[in-house]
Amino acid sequence: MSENNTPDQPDGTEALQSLQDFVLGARWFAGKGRDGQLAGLEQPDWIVEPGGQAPAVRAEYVTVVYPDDSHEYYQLLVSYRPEPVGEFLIGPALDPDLGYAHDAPRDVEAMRAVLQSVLAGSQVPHAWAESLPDGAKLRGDLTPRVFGGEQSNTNVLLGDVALMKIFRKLEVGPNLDIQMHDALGRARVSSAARLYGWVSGLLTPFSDEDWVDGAEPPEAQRVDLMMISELLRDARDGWELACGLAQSGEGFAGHAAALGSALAEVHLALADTFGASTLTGTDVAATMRARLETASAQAPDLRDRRQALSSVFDGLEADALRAQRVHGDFHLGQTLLTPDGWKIIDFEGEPMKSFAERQLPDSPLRDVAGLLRSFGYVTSVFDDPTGEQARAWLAEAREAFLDAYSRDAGPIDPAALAAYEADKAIYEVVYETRNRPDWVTIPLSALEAIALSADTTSDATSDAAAPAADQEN
Ligand SMILES: Nc1ncnc2c1ncn2[C@@H]1O[C@H](COP(=O)(O)OP(=O)(O)O)[C@@H](O)[C@H]1O
Ligand SMILES: O=P(O)(O)O[C@H]1O[C@H](CO)[C@@H](O[C@H]2O[C@H](CO)[C@@H](O)[C@H](O)[C@H]2O)[C@H](O)[C@H]1O
Repeated sequence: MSENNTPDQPDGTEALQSLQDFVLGARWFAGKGRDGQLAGLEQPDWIVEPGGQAPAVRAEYVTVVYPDDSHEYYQLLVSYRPEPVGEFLIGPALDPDLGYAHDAPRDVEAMRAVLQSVLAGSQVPHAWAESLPDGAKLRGDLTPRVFGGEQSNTNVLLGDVALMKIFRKLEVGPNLDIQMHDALGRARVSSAARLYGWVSGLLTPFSDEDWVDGAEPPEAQRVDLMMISELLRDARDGWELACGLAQSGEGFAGHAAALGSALAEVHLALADTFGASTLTGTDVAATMRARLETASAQAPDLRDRRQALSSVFDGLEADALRAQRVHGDFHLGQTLLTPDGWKIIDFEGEPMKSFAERQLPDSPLRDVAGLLRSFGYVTSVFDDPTGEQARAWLAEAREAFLDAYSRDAGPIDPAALAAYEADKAIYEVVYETRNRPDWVTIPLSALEAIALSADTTSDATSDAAAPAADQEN
């Protein structure tokens, strides 16, 4: 711990140990397997002051450092209660007067008090709610309920009105999910949820040496802590829906076409708001080859295919590519089918990319390829994923999606698309190796097919432009 954060009471070690165990073991902790250690804790002002009826709450920032000297910040939203509540207990508070620290998102009373404080605005020192719309249905008496599904942050449902996303891994600077939702809302894009507002705080950047030397700490920086958006009611997860349809032998072409139009709408609005530029094909190919090299070091299965895959990137070299802000990690799990049509969520980009990389303009083909890869993953649910049925399902979905997208957003260069599909599958091999080793055969078999057809591909919608169907995991 940095010096100023060392607790001055005898039981501080236990409190810090329980904090560390909580962070390193959390579903949202992104540094699994990297030997991270808690190295700093900043406890800013209260969101809900102690001494009231509701538990006191504050957003606390934890710094985790890794053996390679890199570090990450995580947000704990902590509620304090005099007695431990087993279900959401973190451990004893650093300050014994505060009793016990709890994971506030799961503490209904605490979250209601947080909501009221955020709505009141002025009650939140070093944090402020912005753009909460007049007349929004947000009310302080809504019942908060933590969302249990798969997620990298922590989402809390506010009645059946709104969703509060509590960002866990904090980045200095504007949060991309907030920024993109804000832009899409202003552009009146129908395929994204409305943003109601957000809360930001001030974080003092971690610097072990400065703190230990007693020097002035670095200047505090703004970090985005939470965002509140429209709750999309009766929404069905795109991944589950597509897998369910495939399992019962039903096609996905109609949905794929609607997703193509939704993505085109989002891309056009993002280009309008943030502008467009061009990338040199040679530079993009070089970046993809570098990613292939790094990935091959981490996932040995890729090594034998390196040369063939590298040649897929040749397809980029002749031309310049149009670049703009994109979703960055678009797959079926980032889509929800609602009674008002398809909605696209979670605009934070690939979790394994740095914040700086995720902000960079990229080709819209990044997202087009992302969804095509997702269709490929779906074919793993077929009994014979490389067989006729899977091939037909995939070809139909791909064609419908690409037709609808290019009708609204313009033509697609098949060679460039094939390169983006290969790049995405390479990313997936690393992602699956780290997170779900049993699934790694899905992107690996796709890469095998891409490598095999590298020299013959010319039609983006043909079976040859991508794997016929991805192999079952
Ligand atoms: N606006 C929304 N309305 C309803 N459900 C949503 C909304 N946004 C996200 N979800 C649900 O919450 C889950 C997690 O959302 P996501 O934005 O991916 O969060 P995270 O960044 O925590 O992974 C999604 O898979 C979806 O089921
Ligand atoms: O949703 P996240 O931003 O956490 O995205 C990561 O996890 C995804 C898996 O949940 C992963 O997606 C891969 O698996 C999906 C099926 O589960 C599939 O539809 C996607 O095409 C495939 O890439 C995503 O890559 C990763 O960044």
